Amino acid sequence: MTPPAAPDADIVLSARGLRRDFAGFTAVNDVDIDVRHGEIHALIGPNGAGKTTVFNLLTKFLQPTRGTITLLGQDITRTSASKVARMGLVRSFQISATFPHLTVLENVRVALQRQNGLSTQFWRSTRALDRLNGRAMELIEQVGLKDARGRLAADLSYGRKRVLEIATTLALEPRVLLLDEPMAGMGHEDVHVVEGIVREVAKSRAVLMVEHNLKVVANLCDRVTVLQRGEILTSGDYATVSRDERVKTAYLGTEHE
Ligand SMILES: Nc1ncnc2c1ncn2[C@@H]1O[C@H](COP(=O)(O)OP(=O)(O)OP(=O)(O)O)[C@@H](O)[C@H]1O
Repeated sequence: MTPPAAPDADIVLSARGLRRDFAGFTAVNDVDIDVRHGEIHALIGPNGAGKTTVFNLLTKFLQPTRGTITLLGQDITRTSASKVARMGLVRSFQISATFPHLTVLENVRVALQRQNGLSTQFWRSTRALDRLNGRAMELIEQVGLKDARGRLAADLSYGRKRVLEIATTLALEPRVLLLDEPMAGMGHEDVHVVEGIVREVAKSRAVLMVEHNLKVVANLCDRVTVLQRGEILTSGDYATVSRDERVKTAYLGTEHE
């Protein structure tokens, strides 16, 4: 008799039997997904497949009609979105509204202050401020914005604004990072830069991303889950998934040939 599969210690976010109905229409049905520490996991599928709804369910912006969600071993099916964010499940756009009239350094500092609850303090010790500045510079260097630290966010190129958003997201110390089309609207060079950042970031986190650019998915992602009409068509590494005839028909064949 085969022994039961050992629990996968690297799984940090997982959903079982996830379903969401909207007034009689089932947008997501019976979705199982496991997101692992150190992995970049892509959620792909044609328009309307249910990717955004799955993101909204995992981050608790929407309540599932059925199914369960587990984060870091805790059942979060009925937990609020804000608590889930505090537990370390962070979606990029949640704090991606950077302030155009603040500098790069100030933007990252504001995000760090929020994370550390410093915004409500009347006084701050010089040492606390130094620590904040030190961490802000680390994050800015990690995303390659050191040369732009004193520039206003409004004056950055589109690609660098998105990179700044990633830095402010990282300030929240996510354990699981959900990225909604992080490369959308970027030119080749910026895509390359962001790929490098996401790869680096994922070494010590789990990343789940919705991405339409299949070259990016092929280059970057360790695991790919394909959704079609709200259901999982298949899941696996890119090479296996992209050879699957059903995927070619449902997705690759229609949009990317
Ligand atoms: N609040 C809602 N009320 C009713 N229907 C909804 C709602 N949100 C999503 N849907 C429907 O659920 C289905 C899945 O939508 P969803 O936005 O999750 O797909 P998607 O894969 O993210 O699509 P895209 O790639 O176009 O962003 C669509 O048919 C959509 O019209």
